[in-house]
Amino acid sequence: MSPKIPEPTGFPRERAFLVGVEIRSEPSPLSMEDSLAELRLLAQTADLEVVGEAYQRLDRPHPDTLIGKGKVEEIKVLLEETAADVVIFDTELSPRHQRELEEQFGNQVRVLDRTALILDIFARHAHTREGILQVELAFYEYRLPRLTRAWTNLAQQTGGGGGRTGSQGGVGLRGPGETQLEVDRREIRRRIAFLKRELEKVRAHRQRYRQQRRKSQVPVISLVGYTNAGKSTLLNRLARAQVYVADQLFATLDPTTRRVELPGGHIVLFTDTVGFIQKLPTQLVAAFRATLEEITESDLLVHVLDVTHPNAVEQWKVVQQTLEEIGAGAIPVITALNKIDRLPNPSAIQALSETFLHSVPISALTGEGIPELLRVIETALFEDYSPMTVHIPYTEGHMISLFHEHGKVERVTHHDGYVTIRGLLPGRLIARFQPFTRRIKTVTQPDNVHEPVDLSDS
Ligand SMILES: Nc1nc2c(ncn2[C@@H]2O[C@H](COP(=O)(O)OP(=O)(O)OP(=O)(O)O)[C@@H](O)[C@H]2O)c(=O)[nH]1
Ligand SMILES: [Mg+2]
Repeated sequence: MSPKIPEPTGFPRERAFLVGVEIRSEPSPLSMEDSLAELRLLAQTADLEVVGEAYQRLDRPHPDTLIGKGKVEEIKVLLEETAADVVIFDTELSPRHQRELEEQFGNQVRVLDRTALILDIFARHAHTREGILQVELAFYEYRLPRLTRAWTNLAQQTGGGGGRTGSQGGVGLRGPGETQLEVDRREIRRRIAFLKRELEKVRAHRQRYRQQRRKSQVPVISLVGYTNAGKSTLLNRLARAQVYVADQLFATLDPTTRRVELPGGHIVLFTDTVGFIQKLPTQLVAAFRATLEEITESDLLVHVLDVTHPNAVEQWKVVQQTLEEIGAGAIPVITALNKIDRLPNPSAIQALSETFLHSVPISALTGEGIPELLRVIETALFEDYSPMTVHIPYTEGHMISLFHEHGKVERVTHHDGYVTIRGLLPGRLIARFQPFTRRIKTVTQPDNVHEPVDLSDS
């Protein structure tokens, strides 16, 4: 019999004070209140205890402190009263704002922003080597411009027990490596370069894997959507997979792919992906490039939407916009209106289906609507044909034969090393031929670099 080990009492949770800021000159997809509610969820996911909140609406940011001087004073008092360890701003703070605010609030409290909080959650949830590398890269890219003062601050706090609760390595400090304090900028730059090289290897490996997958002609469908929409639950439902599902934000960081047989017998691959969120900083998105390429190179996207969320429409917009930003805007999308089991009124489903084009109401949890979703996917990929005109260079012979084999060719013309094909293509090939809808000519430069020249407007 093993001896009974006493339950660890654990550190008291860190106390977080949240600050919502609305800057009228910088419109945001969610209202300040809704965005702050989301920040509260993020804070809870990061295991913080939210002890207070404050808001400010501004015409433009204050150059030193983002919020006005009076508000700084007001919050300083509240921080004392609530004995907060960290204050988290629901917007990205410039390094200057962060420094200045830290100075004003005094050394007892750490000043963080939404990005740092998201990074902290990512650091907790990264498990695979790729995920860990990506989070580490994002962390250092974020930290580098904030090094000077934040660093000395960090050293004092960690040395002195870190905040009022005395827990070591609190929110925003969790990050890769324990020796951060000693590493100077140059070492961080070196580390960033190393991480980029490592991630490049991961990308190259994924690329090779995807190329093999392409040859096998099995369509790839990515499940995309706002964080907590139900993507992993849906993948589990579709593939009887064991993907981690949790009622927390950013539960999934690493893409998982599963093979699924559609009702008509066609085989497809479904990939679960990292969730999106409003105000996701570009450097964070960039660090996840290897993961996001899974999305940009899919043949179809299933946009999973939590229709029971009060901000469902805004979340839908954020996801569509993020898809555009990462270069996935031209991939066909089917919207899965998820969590309909939680709708009190079934007539709402009809209204939702009319609001969102190409959508299917489902419950990933109960399985309702899943057979219909699979049928719609199968039809879109294999039965629906869309007209398309593509310009394929002779060097891409396999694409020319692919069109002839699987499309319905109506007209073929040749010029300048290109074949222009007009015809119909099945849904599963639309994304693959998208790059050829514009005529790109490669020009050989003196140094032998091939520079693509867009000829679509000429
Ligand atoms: N009632 C209900 N709950 C659901 C449904 N689908 C998912 N959920 C719940 O929603 C929460 C989030 O589900 P996940 O599948 O982890 O969501 P996700 O989109 O993968 O989230 P991230 O990985 O964090 O981006 C979990 O608590 C699920 O049980 C559904 O159809 N109905
Ligand atoms: Mg997930």
